[in-house]
Amino acid sequence: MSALEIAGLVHAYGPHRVLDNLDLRIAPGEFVALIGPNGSGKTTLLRCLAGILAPQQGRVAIAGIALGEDALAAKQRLGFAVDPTLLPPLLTGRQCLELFAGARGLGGVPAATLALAGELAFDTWLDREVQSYSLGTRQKLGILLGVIGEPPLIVLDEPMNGLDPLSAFALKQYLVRLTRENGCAVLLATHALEVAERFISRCVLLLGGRLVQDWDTAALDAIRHDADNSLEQVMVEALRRFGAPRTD
Ligand SMILES: Nc1ncnc2c1ncn2[C@@H]1O[C@H](COP(=O)(O)OP(=O)(O)OP(=O)(O)O)[C@@H](O)[C@H]1O
Repeated sequence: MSALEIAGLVHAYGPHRVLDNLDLRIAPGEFVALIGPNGSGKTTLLRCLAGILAPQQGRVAIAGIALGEDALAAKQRLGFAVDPTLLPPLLTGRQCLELFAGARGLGGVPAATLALAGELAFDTWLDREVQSYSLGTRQKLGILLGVIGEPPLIVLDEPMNGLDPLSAFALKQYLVRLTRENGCAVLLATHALEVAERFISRCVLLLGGRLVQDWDTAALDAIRHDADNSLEQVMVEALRRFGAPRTD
């Protein structure tokens, strides 16, 4: 069974069709980077998966459950990092984690989540109110809430943005472990191609409302082993080939 199956997804803001019959299938254990220029629709796609936006057409199934048929059951199988600006200011990090653990039907905050909190140097913030957090600290809590219970599909939008280098590294290591050892699938939108290149098992390029290029593990390995090549170069070439507008 696929961790994620998207077929014919369409989302438009008024007349502006951002996702145009998009298809994607992700298997359990895949660590997929979603890349694309500014405004190509990465966040829109992730919000459609999380049920925050309602697509006009198409089907999304998470671990075999269609979002349009049983939204609650589908969302139970999805982890989505909470927007740092939407966290409740008067709760502590631990209270937020307990709330989410309860909503997921877990007996308490899992040891794995608390261990990740330690690796992200968030443990000292657990018992303080969210309103006292810096933006990066809020982002760490948003990520912890997204991965709690380690559901079959985890979706993250630019999670390394704003994290200090040690925390960003710890998060990447955690996500690699999660995919390789626990069989979770991760879909991560990012502009950090060097991150994508080193850690992921697959990369998809969103352009013109569709995924126009899909690099599998073998293709990424070939790029990694070619001293004269990088995902950045390959992506620039792909953008030229597909006629992306220049932003400079
Ligand atoms: N609420 C909205 N109303 C109207 N247009 C929107 C809205 N949200 C996004 N858009 C437009 O949809 C397109 C896709 O935006 P989106 O944020 O999904 O792209 P993105 O790939 O995540 O971009 P970035 O890399 O800059 O974060 C853009 O043209 C954007 O201006």
